Amino acid sequence: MFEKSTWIRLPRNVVVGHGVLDQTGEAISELHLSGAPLVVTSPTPREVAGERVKAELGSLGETPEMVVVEQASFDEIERVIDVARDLEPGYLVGVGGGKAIDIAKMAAADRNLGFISVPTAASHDGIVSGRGSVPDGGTRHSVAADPPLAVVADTEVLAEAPWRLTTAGCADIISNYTAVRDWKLANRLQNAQYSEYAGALSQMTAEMLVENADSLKRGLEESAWVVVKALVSSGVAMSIADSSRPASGAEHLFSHQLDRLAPGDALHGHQVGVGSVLTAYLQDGERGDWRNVRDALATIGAPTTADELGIDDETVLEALTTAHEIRDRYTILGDGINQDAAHEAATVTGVL
Ligand SMILES: NC(=O)C1=CN([C@@H]2O[C@H](COP(=O)(O)OP(=O)(O)OC[C@H]3O[C@@H](n4cnc5c(N)ncnc54)[C@H](O)[C@@H]3O)[C@@H](O)[C@H]2O)C=CC1
Ligand SMILES: O=C(CO)COP(=O)(O)O
Ligand SMILES: [Zn+2]
Repeated sequence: MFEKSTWIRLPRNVVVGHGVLDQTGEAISELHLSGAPLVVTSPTPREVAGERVKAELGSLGETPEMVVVEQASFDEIERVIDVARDLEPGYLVGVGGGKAIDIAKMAAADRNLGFISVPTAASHDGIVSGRGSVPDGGTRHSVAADPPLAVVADTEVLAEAPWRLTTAGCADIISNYTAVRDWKLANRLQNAQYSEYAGALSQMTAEMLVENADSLKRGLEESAWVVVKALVSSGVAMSIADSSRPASGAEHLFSHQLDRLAPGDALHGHQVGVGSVLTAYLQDGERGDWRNVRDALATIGAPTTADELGIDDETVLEALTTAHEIRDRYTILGDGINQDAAHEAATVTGVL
């Protein structure tokens, strides 16, 4: 008898476009939520969109509250949980980059409240995902949470954000190439569960972005549109898989390790982009397609070297040789690569 079952959790409303911040209230009213909103944001996103969202939410008839977070940490999540416990809001609205959104997402999951995602930067694919990522001691990777009930991505706001945030989002998508290959490898070698649909969607999303790489330009709202649609698609792939596997392989392990060794030095997307160049080389060798990954990143202006990341050579090599320890996820790194192999990969690809 066939006994498999699966739950695919997706947002109900994904609203993308020029000026859609003003439709936040409308997007939420369709969800039939009750109670007042609690806006969770960080300092710059608060100025860029947070206050505007708060004012807009006032139109729903309840008085919105706001909490401003400074950094992604469990202490900050606890603080937001405490605020939510005191104020008893009906739902949480995360306004900002990946960190503010992840904190709101995880606090909402803890309080069993609905969560709305309002990204102010097209910098990562957590804007739609059902996963939250916050450093926890020696580990650093996403854990299960609930996906947003609605996503409101205003392309006018996203296009005005610093261009490097958008190139980080592009790199997070391009890294899906190597993530899917690692996932297939884990399926063949370790019998890890693989979803054809999630794998195909994730890979196609990366391919479409690379095909459009030439047309992605700083200040062009159309570019923000292309990138955010790709980020949504990648988040949906993670929801279908109920795992970050479609979007996170060895290149993400490398980035998570850099977060531990050199916190705050570079953006998540930029780190995974460089990690993807290294991973593509390890997966396919010198004659493989690591150059295509590197060239796609270079075309959009994302870093392809340690120098461009602002991270020193030793740290890059340490991250690469210890990345396999970060979580129990089989990738091309296997049980780890040694210093010489890491040095060879990093020099052949020009990362060092
Ligand atoms: N939950 C998930 O599935 C995923 C989570 N992530 C997490 O997301 C985080 C990375 O997100 P990022 O957005 O790269 O970093 P971030 O949230 O630290 O934002 C980077 C900077 O951009 C600023 N910023 C945001 N919007 C702006 C705007 N419109 N104008 C000017 N400045 C603006 C922020 O204030 C911050 O200083 C990492 O913690 C990563 O682990 C990344 C991918 C997936
Ligand atoms: O960043 C992610 C996907 O782009 C999430 O992946 P992790 O589960 O490795 O944190
Ligand atoms: Zn990522």
